[in-house]
Order: sequence, then C-alpha cells, then structure tokens
Amino acid sequence: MLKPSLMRSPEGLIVLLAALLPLVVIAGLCWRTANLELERQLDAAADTAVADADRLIGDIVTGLHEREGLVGTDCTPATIEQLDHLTYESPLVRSAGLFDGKGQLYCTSRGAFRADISTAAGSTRRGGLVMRVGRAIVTNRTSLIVQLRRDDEAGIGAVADLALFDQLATPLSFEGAGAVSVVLGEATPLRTAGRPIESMAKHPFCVSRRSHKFDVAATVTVPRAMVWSLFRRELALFGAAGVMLSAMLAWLALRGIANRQSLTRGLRAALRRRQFEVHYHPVIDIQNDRCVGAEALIRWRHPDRGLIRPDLFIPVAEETGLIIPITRWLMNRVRDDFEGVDLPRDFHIAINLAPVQFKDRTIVDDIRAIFSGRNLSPAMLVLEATERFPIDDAGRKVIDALRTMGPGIALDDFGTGHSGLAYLQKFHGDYLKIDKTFVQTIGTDAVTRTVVDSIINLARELDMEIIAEGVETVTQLKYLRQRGVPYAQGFLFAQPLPFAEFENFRRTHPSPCAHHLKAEEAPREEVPA
Ligand SMILES: Nc1nc2c(ncn2[C@@H]2O[C@H](COP(=O)(O)O[C@H]3[C@@H](O)[C@H](n4cnc5c(=O)[nH]c(N)nc54)O[C@@H]3COP(=O)(O)O)[C@@H](O)[C@H]2O)c(=O)[nH]1
Repeated sequence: MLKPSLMRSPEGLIVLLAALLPLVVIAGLCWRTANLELERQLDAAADTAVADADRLIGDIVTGLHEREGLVGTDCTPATIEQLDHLTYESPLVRSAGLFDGKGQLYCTSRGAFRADISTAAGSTRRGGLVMRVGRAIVTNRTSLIVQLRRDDEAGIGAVADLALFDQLATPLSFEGAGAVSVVLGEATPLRTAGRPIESMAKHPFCVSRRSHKFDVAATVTVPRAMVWSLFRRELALFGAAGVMLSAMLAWLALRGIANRQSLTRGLRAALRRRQFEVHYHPVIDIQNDRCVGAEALIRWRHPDRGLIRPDLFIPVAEETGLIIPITRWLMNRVRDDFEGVDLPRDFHIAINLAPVQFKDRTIVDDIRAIFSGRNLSPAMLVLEATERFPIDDAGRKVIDALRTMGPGIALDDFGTGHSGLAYLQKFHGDYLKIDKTFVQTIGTDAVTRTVVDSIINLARELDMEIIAEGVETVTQLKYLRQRGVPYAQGFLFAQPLPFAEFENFRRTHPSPCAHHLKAEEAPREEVPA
C-alpha cells in the first residue's frame, strides 16, 4: 500500500515526472514532425511552381534558338512563315518578331511591322536572354516577352500570354490556406494564387525557390496556424501511444516506490525482530597462510524469502538512514560474538561504513560505546570506506576522531569509482583493498593485470597495506604472493561464514591440508609474468 501523502512527497514528484515525460516527448516529436511536414509540403509546392516556369520558358527559348539564324535577315514571306511556326510549336507563344540593333521591331509572325521597342523597362537579362513582363504591341495583352539578343543587340523575340501560362502550368495552390507566387527577377509577378499574404497574421511560414536556369523564383506562404492543424493530426495518430506509455511509466514508478517503501518497512521490522545475521569473511596473511581477521558482512534472513544479499537492501538502507541502526546492530553482534574469545594481538575485524556515516559523529560515539574496554577493542577494528566516502571537512573530522580510538582505516573497492591518485593522497588510509574485478583478471587480461600492479605500487608509495579481495584461483594467489601483497580475501580460502564456522576456520588455519597450499603443486596453472 502506498502512503496517502505520496503525491506531496519526492516520490510523488517522480511519479508525476514519469507520467509527464512520455507526454512531453510525444508532443515534442509531433510538433517537430508537423513542422517538418509543413516544410516538406511548402518545398514541394515551390519546387513544382519553379519547375513549371522552367519548362514553359525553356520551350520558348528553345524555339527562339532554333530560329536565331533569322536575326538580321529581311522580312520576307519565308521569314514571316518561320516566325509564325513558333506560335504553332509553343502553345504559349502568341506572336514572334525580329528587331534590329537600335531596338526597332521590323518583322513579326503576323507580317512586316515597325515599332520602337528600345525604351521598354523592367527587363531582366542573363547573357543574351532578356525577359520582361509588359503589354505586347501586337496583341495588347499583358505578356511575358522573351528575347534572344546578339552582341550587336539585334535579336529575335516571342510574346507569351500570361493567362495561357497559368492554364498550362500545375494549378497554384496550398491546401486552400496559403499563397503561391512566381516572379520574374526580384518581384515582377508572373503568376499568383491563394490568399493575400497580409491576411496571414504577423509571421507566416514562407519558403522560396529560385530557378537555376532562368531569372524566376517561386514563394509559398502559409499562415502559422497551419502548423497547428498538422500538429493536431499528428497528435491524433500518436497521442494514444503517449498516454499508454505515460500510464505504464507512472505504474512502473509507483511499483518501484511501493517496493522501496515495503523494503524500508521490512528493514525496520527486521531490526525489531532480529532477522539480521553477521557472516565473517576470513582475511588471510598470504605470506604465511594465517587467518589474521575477517570482514563482518551483514545478511538478512527473511522469514519468507530466505537469506537476502546485502547489495539488495544496503542501497535502500543508506538512502533511508537505516544503515546507522543496522551498523549499530552489526557492531553489537560482532562485539558479543568475540567476547571471551582468546584472540591473537594482530587480529582485526573489518566493518563496512556507508558514506552517510561520515557526515556526523554518530559512528564515533557508537564505536566508543560498543567496543571500549571490551575483548574486541576499537584498535582491533578496520573501518572500510568506499570511494564514495566524501573527503570534506565533516568527513575529515569523523576520520580524525575515529583514529584517536585506534581503528585502522581502509579504502574499499579502489579503482571501481572515478577517484584516482589525488583522492588516495587526500584519503590518508592505512589499508587499500584491491577490488575483486581487478584481482579476477589476473591470468586473463594483460592490460588490467597491469592495473593490479599499478595499484600495488601506488599503495606502497603511499605507505598503505594492501588487501586483495575476490581471490578465487591459485594463479591469482601465487601472483599476489610473488608481488609481496600481504593480505587477501576470497572464495579460494572460504565463503563468508557464520561465527561458529568462522571460529573453526580460524583455529584450524593454517592447516596442512589447506587446499590452496596443496594447489601450489598443481601442474597446470601457470603464474603469468
Ligand atoms: N555499509 C555496509 N555494507 C555492507 C555490509 N555488509 C555487506 N555490505 C556490502 O554489501 C555488498 C555485498 O556484500 P556481500 O554480498 O557480503 O559480498 C561480499 C563477499 O561475499 C564478496 N566476495 C568476497 N570474496 C569474493 C570472491 O572471491 N568472489 C566473489 N564473487 N565475491 C567475493 O565481496 C563482498 C565484499 O565486498 P567488499 O565490502 O567490497 O569487501 C558489498 O559491497 C559489501 O561491502 C554492512 O554491514 N554495511
């Protein structure tokens, strides 16, 4: 059951975010798709308009090129007939004519005709190709006039009816809402269709295309509201998926929170009902095979789920602060286990501390209260901190206070986090534990083996004792022994053991039949160089 105050808590915020995230992502994707789709449609409309203009003007220019030889000739019936042919070949051309270098029209497809066309304004020119929109002298209609001029300015021209231009091209339109215009040069209209641009509010969408062949361009303009209608269409398609995803994520978040809450309640109950156990993982002096101590590891014996691994509940215990009473319980158990036991002077018990336990003096007070004057004194403890240990003022003060009572300080899991030499120098520890992920590469991977060597050298430079953890094979043991590593832990020696079994192991260790000693004679396992 979830607490009713959930929606006002940080957990409530997580559920809300889990629910909102897919909706925001889907809405964002729909908005982007709508914009891309609108751009695609505008591009396509502008491309079509330019391609139509290129095709129609190209037809006229080709016809004129084919008759360029007539320029400068007399206006004979044969010339007139050839000019007239232009009007049959190109459905756009209403008339064609020849003009001399002074801009005097002297021959047309309709016969000899003289007129001064030299003053016509608003032309665009690319090489010998001149185009303008104006009233044709012969037809007196608004036309596109296309001329091919030689170097001496004499040339041949054709008059194309703009109304026909419109009829022969693809109809200009943009889903009824926009405007399309094709212009000659910068702004002389050849064709326009659709709504007036001024009616499209302040910032309409606009796409322009310029022809590579002729001096014409097309512009498609639509009101900004157009993107909203496409957005609504996309939302209708994908919104349902977004809502389902949102519900699924919210449900997963709720389930995760419910699991966490039930784990927290379970941990509290476990403390009350004494469901925790301590297992001891032997620490071996590998130069003489003596058991010189152990790491105390917590276990949760759940009434229904059996023995639960600590990595399944320690993170929640750390987040909720329950790690403090759990460690307190563990330390009391460890003290009681070793009360009255005859322990060698160099015997040590390692206890794991969470980063949160270095934030205040609680752990200092707990250790003093639990171990002072006992068989297992504070000086016989090694306190293990991971690389997540905060080296700040508070952390430093806690470490200094702990040191005055005598425990050794170890840096656990070294090399698995982001800390490096600088961190290690600031840490001022007594022991450095080489993480099992590195130890287990011995005999397999040359690169990471070099990492093990580097960690060993680093610890020596900083005057720290080395404990290699996760030793599982004789090869690893021999390798570490050869490099002078003093201590090791691992399944090669023993699994973490309940107290009675650990005591039995300790008392019988070293034993003449210890399997890892016997394995020194094992023929097949080679120590890597
Ligand atoms: N803050 C606290 N953290 C604790 C406490 N008790 C345990 N832990 C942390 O939980 C993590 C998992 O621990 P555990 O499942 O007990 O595993 C330990 C060993 O069993 C395992 N190990 C040791 N040797 C080997 C080996 O040869 N092979 C192999 N596959 N595993 C091996 O390593 C764990 C000990 O790791 P470390 O602490 O880094 O030395 C673990 O992070 C515990 O620290 C607690 O009371 N408080």
